Amino acid sequence: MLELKDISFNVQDDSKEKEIIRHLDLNIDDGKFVVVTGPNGGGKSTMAKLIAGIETPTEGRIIFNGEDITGKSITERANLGISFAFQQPARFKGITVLDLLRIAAGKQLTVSACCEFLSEVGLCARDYINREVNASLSGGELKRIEIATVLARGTQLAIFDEPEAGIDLWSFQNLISVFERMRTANTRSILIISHQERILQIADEIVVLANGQVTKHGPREEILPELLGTSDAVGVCGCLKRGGANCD
Ligand SMILES: Nc1ncnc2c1ncn2[C@@H]1O[C@H](COP(=O)(O)OP(=O)(O)OP(=O)(O)O)[C@@H](O)[C@H]1O
Repeated sequence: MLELKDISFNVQDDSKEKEIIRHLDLNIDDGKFVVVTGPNGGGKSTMAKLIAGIETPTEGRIIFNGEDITGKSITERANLGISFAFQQPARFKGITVLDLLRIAAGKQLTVSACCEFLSEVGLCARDYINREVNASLSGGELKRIEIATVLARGTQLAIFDEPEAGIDLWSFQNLISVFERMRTANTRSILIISHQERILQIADEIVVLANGQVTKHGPREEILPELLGTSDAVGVCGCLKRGGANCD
């Protein structure tokens, strides 16, 4: 399905070259639910943006279903079946939620089909369907609407960057159910960037990214116990809760 081959990504920072992704190799197989985690600043969002075509690698190749997509634009990749839900979704003044779902689906979805996608992400459809995707929506509402657009698009590879960010505790359970259903349907590959143990618990595979490199990749059963024994996934709070003396 997706192969990242020897990917590097450098930026100019204060007139110095900064390496964000360093010779990264990663394979995502068909129908897999893969969760990418790791410390803040490790390069997870950058890797997701490289896959979606928002950034272009300095070195390396990206292969999707056997085709080299390294030079392809965001739109070309979207047309090939890659969708991306941002950590901080954009607002679209003048466009209603109904319009946005139809644009995402690429067809004239019925109102009831749109309502189903909104219900799936825990929104009461009749309250939202005609609302504008503008600043009046809260961050959490916007996030759930964006996840609904990815569901409506129905792509082969769906990438979600920290879908839990800004989502309240009540809706979080609902979000887990959405992902569990997507996983069971097994119709697409899903790549989720997350720090949440509850999301890691439903992964087929876990990838740990630190310092721009894959430091661990394997089945959940193998990787999660290793992570829970370190501060990689639970962060400083978890480390302190366990009475760790060297948490930084
Ligand atoms: N265009 C850029 N210019 C300079 N530095 C950048 C740029 N893009 C990313 N970085 C830096 O690269 C590193 C990786 O960023 P990235 O957002 O990919 O990390 P992340 O693993 O997603 O972090 P988090 O878990 O905090 O979301 C960070 O130190 C970030 O500040």
